[in-house]
Amino acid sequence: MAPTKKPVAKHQAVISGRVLRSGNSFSAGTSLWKSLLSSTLNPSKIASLIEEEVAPIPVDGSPPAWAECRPELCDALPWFRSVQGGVYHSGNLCFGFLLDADCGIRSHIDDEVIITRVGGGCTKDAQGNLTLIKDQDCDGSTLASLYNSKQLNIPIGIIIGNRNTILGRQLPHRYNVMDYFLISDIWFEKVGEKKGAKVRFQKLDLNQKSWWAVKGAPAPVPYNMRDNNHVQPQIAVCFDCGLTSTQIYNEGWMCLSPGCRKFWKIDGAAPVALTFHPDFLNYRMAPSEHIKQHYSLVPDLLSSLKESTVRISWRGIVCPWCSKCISRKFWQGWKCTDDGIASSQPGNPCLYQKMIPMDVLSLRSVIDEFELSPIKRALYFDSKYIIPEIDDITLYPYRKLTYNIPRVGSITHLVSNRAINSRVNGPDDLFDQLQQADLGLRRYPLQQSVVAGTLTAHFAVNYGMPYKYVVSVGSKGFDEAPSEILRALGRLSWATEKTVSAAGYQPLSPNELLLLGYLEGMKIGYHDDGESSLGPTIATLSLGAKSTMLIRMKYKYYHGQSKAKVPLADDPILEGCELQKQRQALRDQLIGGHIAQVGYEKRLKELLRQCRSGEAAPTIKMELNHGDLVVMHGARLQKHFEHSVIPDSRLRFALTARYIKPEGLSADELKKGQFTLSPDQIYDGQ
Ligand SMILES: O=C(O)CCC(=O)C(=O)O
Ligand SMILES: [Fe+2]
Repeated sequence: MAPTKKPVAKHQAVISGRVLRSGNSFSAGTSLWKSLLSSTLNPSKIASLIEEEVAPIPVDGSPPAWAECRPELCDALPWFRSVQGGVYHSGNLCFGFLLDADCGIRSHIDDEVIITRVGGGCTKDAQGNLTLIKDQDCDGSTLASLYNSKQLNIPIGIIIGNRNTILGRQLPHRYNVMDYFLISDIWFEKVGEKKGAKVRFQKLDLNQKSWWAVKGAPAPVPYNMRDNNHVQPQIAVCFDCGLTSTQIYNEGWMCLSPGCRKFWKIDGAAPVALTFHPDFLNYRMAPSEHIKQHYSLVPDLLSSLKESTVRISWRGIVCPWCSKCISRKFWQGWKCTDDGIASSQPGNPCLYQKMIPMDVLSLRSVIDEFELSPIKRALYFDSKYIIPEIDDITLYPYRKLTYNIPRVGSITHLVSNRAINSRVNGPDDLFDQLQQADLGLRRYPLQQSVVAGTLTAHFAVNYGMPYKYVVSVGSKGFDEAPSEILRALGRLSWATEKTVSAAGYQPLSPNELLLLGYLEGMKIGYHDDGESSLGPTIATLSLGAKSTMLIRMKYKYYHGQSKAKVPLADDPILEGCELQKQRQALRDQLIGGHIAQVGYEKRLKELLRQCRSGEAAPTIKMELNHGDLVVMHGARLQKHFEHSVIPDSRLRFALTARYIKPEGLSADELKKGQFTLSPDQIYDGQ
């Protein structure tokens, strides 16, 4: 619903006067407030004065949902899945918007109206402020989604972060869901030398007090009883481009069409300082019963959820007791306050938890090509990848596939089959038993992630000696491990011993076991298992859904330089790396004394400039089926290569055993790694 057009004379004079907070104004009784209220300052200036002079003002209520980190927020709110950007759109419609530290210059927030920049095209300057580096484009997908949501009157959920200083109020949490808003205006401004988009939102429900209103503020006057309902901003047509623009600023009307020659000029000159026109701040689109909320601000995801392994079952929920967004960190469900991690509500932890019964899934329901895959795998290899050596004899009834990477290491894939899997206490039974045991599986925050608080996309639990992989996982002693874990350890010790000794090395028996649990849509991204305290052998048993394991050279070894283009000091020039021949020829010249170090470095830099960017393509692709074992051997395999595993259906377990060097570990930690296998836990290779 656009405001009714009220043409004004071109370049109409400024309507000056007192700027009142729109809607329900402040009612805090402080003298500062009284003096601010009687001032003629623009609300943004008031907010910045507040920021400088006093602590933010307490708010009246509490948000319907909140979070302490972006991943938890986006995990629980289907209408704001944007972990990094400020706008969430899908299918060309905008559904959610986040206001945080930087709303841009000339922004405004009060109880009913928000004026902010639209993200995109920005970079951070030396002071950490976002600066526009390119013109924003009307056709960009973000902006297009805002135009569409405006046109179709789609209410948009808005979230405010506590780094936002424009509102000047004490926000209770890091991220706070505000309410539904409608987009009333979208226009362009000149920001520095660039053109950037701005948007004005109006709260959908004008009759309810906003929770972020100043504490004790009176309820808003119902819309149809307001005496300023007639207020409309002025609208005028540009003589040059023929398009209409609203008068947004006190200082005068301007054409706001970015393509027009007269864009952003008042009386032919670019404006110097601008303040919002009170009519632009105070006008309200009339509420309409035809405008529908298409989604819930606080969705009740649990009420209709029955299955515990499907993708939606490991999304976040909003705590029904305290409104916090909580991700599913536990195999069995959600806990509002995480036992292991400091509470976000110190002194007042919320005890809400929701555990869902885990149905025991049959193997058949997670394996499509039941029993067929291992046979297929043994007959066909894709020539795009390294072809393994095939050996059907040595470890019969397993088929042994060996991938050798010269000067690096080897990977042995032991292909299981129906006879192995169906033996008593074999993989079929293990798959069943692991689903019923209380193993302590949970998701942990990734140590190195772009967005703090991002959790792994799989559940993990560590037994035996402590091991840090992509996350830091507390370890349980083998004396606490259920029998099926020890039985798996028996298989993995067998696989380690058989493959490593056959390759002519002395095997080190594993003293640690990491169990990973994957629900539908989960995976482990590229990583290495190359912690310095680790032995060179890593053995994994796969149970349940089929998965694809990929191995690729790490970026810096493939390209001979880091992503910041710093050449490797000690480049191993591995088989298959980019420009391998040229890199080797140059190295040979250095070793042969034909060029000096300085010349070598200079020519190497020139050579590496030819490198393309992007990650190396994987060179080994393995299809891991239920019951298969994989043994990676060689410290350099972890140093120079990385691996990822993506299951293709719901429910898979991976049990990985390693040898952790005892140096530097406490007596307690060493004790956790001690175990004796009972005869039924020792594996005989059948
Ligand atoms: O899921 C798998 O098979 C591999 C797991 C893995 O790479 C690891 O535990 O480090
Ligand atoms: Fe791994």
